[in-house]
Amino acid sequence: MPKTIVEKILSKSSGKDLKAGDYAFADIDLAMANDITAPLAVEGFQQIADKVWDPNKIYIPLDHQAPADSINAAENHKKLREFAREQGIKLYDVGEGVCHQLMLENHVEPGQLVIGADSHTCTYGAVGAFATGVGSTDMAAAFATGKLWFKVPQTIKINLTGQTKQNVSAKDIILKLCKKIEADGALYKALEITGPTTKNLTIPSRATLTNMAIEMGAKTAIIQPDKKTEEYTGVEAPEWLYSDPDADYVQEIELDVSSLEPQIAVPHQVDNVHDITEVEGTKIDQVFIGSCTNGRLEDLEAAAKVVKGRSFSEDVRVIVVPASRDVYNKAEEKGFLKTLFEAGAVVEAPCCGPCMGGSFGLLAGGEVGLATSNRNFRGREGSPDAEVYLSSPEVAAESGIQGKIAKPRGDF
Ligand SMILES: CC(C)[C@H](C(=O)O)[C@@H](O)C(=O)O
Ligand code: SF4
Repeated sequence: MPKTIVEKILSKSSGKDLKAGDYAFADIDLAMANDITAPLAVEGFQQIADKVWDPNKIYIPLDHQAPADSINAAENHKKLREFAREQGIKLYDVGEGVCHQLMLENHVEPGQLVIGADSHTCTYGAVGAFATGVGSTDMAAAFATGKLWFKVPQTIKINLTGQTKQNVSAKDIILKLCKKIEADGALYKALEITGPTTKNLTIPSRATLTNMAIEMGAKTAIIQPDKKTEEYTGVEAPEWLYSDPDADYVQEIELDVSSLEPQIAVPHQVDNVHDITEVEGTKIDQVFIGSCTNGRLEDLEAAAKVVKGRSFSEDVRVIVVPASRDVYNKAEEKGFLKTLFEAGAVVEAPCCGPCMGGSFGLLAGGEVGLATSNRNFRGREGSPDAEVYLSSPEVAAESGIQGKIAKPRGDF
């Protein structure tokens, strides 16, 4: 029976020959819960078991309210540290990074089945894993048993062709796809992102694509592994792990990215996406460069390149948050952080930052933010009366300099 990569992973993990629409009761390879979702998972777990199924397969990063921004967050962090110690689980303490970046950098391998109590767990499809977000109660059951049920999703195949112009990057591609597919256009489907453009992207750029699958309602997104995946993860991809040429797809989407100009998601929906030409000149009060979408080394490099030798507008606060300690160190070594800092940015230690209105960097009513993150829902980055636009790091950097939404250098 011809299968997609998604059908293959769920078949392998459940020991059954499954097709889209079937139910799987599958063995989990890795499970992740963060400081917002782990407390409830731990509470549920403690009601059904004493020992986790395998402490070496569970990770708890403290990243959303990190360092603790309230007594409640401090209490949660304390409980999670105690739980991790008592169970022998690896906890990434405050300052280590955003949960998804830590999982991608350190743990996820092609062909694995990974769950995370966070909606952007789909990011790990960048290295050819089936990874999906689950709720805290499902996570409690998985902590205890190492198993979880899934309905095998149908797959939408997305074929990316063409070479992007200068200063057009993965974020612009995924924003364009959000516009095309819309917020509910891929409900419970898997996105298999393929084509020559995808092959040419680095793993971090692929992660920018897969990260935003959930913004179209998708169960996950996945990119078939190749040499780059093997280099990044340090493991060889298993031979069985590729979609068969005659596998069934529910829909096929073609996108030629060669004429794409920078894309902007306009308040207050991620799929409300426009060419930058339509919104350039919009005044902004704050820029946030970071998050599990665009807080990686190449994102900071892209921003630093735009900024080099120039200064941010005095009317704009620019907040830069590397997605992990590893990213931070490398960006420091290469001088990217210095460039951004000297231009006037506030550079913070790795965490989710203002992405979800966490620890710092909130917007006041009437203010306008431009962020490289993945959601611009009303009130997410502060006041419900603030507005958030989403863009690539290149656009964020240029806009921070000009004090308004502005095109970086390029032929568009
Ligand atoms: C805290 C968590 C539940 C949430 C998510 O699931 O995505 C957060 O990471 C977000 O980005 O909104
Ligand atoms: S960086 Fe933002 S989107 Fe990513 S996990 Fe943190 S809050 Fe969620």
